[in-house]
Amino acid sequence: MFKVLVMDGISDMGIQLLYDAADVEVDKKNGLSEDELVAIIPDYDAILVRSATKVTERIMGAGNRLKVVGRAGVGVDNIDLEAATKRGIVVINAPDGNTIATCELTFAMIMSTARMIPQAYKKTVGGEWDRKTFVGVELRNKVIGILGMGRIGSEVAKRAKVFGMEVLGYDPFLTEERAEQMGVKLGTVNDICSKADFITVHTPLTNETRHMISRPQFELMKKGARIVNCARGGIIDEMALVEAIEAGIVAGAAFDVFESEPPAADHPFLNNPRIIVTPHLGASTIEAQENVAIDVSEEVLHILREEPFKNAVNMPPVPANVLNALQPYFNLGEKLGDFLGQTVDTAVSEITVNYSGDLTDVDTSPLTRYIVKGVLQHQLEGVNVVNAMHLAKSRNLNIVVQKSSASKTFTNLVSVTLKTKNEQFTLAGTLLSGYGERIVQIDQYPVDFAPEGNLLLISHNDKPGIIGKVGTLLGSNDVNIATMQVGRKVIGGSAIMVLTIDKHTPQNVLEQLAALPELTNVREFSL
Ligand SMILES: NC(=O)C1=CN([C@@H]2O[C@H](COP(=O)(O)OP(=O)(O)OC[C@H]3O[C@@H](n4cnc5c(N)ncnc54)[C@H](O)[C@@H]3O)[C@@H](O)[C@H]2O)C=CC1
Ligand SMILES: O=C(O)C(=O)COP(=O)(O)O
Repeated sequence: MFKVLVMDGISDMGIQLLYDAADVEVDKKNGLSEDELVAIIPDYDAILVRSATKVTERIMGAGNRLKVVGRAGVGVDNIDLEAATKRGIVVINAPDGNTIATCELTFAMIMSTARMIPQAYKKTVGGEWDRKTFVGVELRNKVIGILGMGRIGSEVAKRAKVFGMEVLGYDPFLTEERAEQMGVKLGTVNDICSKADFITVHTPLTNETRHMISRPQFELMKKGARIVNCARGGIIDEMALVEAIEAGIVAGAAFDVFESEPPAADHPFLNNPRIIVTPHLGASTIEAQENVAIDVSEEVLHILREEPFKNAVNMPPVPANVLNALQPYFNLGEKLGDFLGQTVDTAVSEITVNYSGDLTDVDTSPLTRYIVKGVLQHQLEGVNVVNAMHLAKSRNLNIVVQKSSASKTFTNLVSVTLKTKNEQFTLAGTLLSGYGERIVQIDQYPVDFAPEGNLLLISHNDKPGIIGKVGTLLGSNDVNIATMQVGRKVIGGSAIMVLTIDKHTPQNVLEQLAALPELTNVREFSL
């Protein structure tokens, strides 16, 4: 039974999938401190959070069953991604579910700064009928600058166009072509700050975006500019904004997010009549909360059940077409790595993977992760596809990936060579339509067997009678052979035998086999 801890008031409707799952037990909790989480996390396989709970290195360190942290939302700045990756914990988010909600809040904020709706409301309910103070501005024919043209920024741009605004955008990853399609003019941050009447930010908070708008940018702004932040506190320098308002540069600002949340009671935004504030409500609509919780629950179930999942934040994204093409090979890749990992007793220095045939046309890096995971799991604790590459790198293990255009015999072929200081071993496998996964080469020997169960790999000299001797010895020890394959390069030369055995071969039988003079090596593998 998987145990999932659901924090931060994530929508019950959205996580219904988890409640309905027979293999999942859900606990909902709120407002736990780090210490309280550290105390209970060892019981859980997954934790789901919004932005309030900080999933720290300490919490993950204590979560020895923890496989996945699910963020029911976009920003993962409350999750220690590096710590998660090191421990092989998958971090997933729900990048699409709250785009419209946040975009709509942004627009509400833009309009509120233009028309001072919250300030007017406050006075009116306070008994004042003030029609002079609240003379606003129109959006039509104004310039809006959007910093960060991702999901939310692009939706804001669409709506701004409908309001008759000229849209300037800045995003290092936005191409001119795409900007043109959206009717957005590209500019630098400073360009935009000097031209825009409204500026709204929609980037994550990173080292590059922290205080992206600070004193120098406020100095460039037109008198009367209005600023909106519904992304992350810290993208706009809060103190510099207060100064720009005092200097008469900025006419109004609307902030949904703060450098520190919740802001201190004496935060200068909280009693400034030109600044509108909301308590991080961007994603707080019924629809968005349901969407993000559904998305994250689906992915958490996939991860817990060891099924393929779409995108993890701490793994490179895999486009759907690539995932579809590679998914059938994941098990083969892991089995090849698993087999190879059992062949060596010393540290692996290099893994060379060669993809040929159909596999040359796709980005095979997700498949390489499975191979590396398979190898490393015999050398290290807690290896999975999330941390496999990280662990390989941290151990100076060289991963070489090659592609050759066509395999002579197979439509697809994955060949993996493992090198240690003194030896190397090669395996190749393929996916045969109608037969599934097959190992088709061991070192230089052609073979053909399914990578599963208990295997005996025997090296010997190609002489008559050896197969009989091996069969008799195993049979007399009650070890039943399910399949047998012999591979050799030349008659009378060195050869190998691969036997699939119904159950684990006892150690004394392995020793008897090794004592047969014709056999040069006997090893047991379990896949
Ligand atoms: N207030 C709230 O409740 C919510 C806030 N957010 C925040 O909004 C932000 C944007 O969300 P999405 O649009 O969904 O993300 P997204 O990933 O689709 O877009 C972010 C964009 O920022 C751009 N970017 C990254 N570094 C940049 C830089 N240095 N300069 C300019 N652009 C840069 C990226 O290229 C990307 O296009 C995130 O930080 C997210 O956490 C999201 C949802 C709700
Ligand atoms: O999705 C995001 O990045 C958000 O900021 C939303 O935060 P929340 O889930 O409402 O705490």
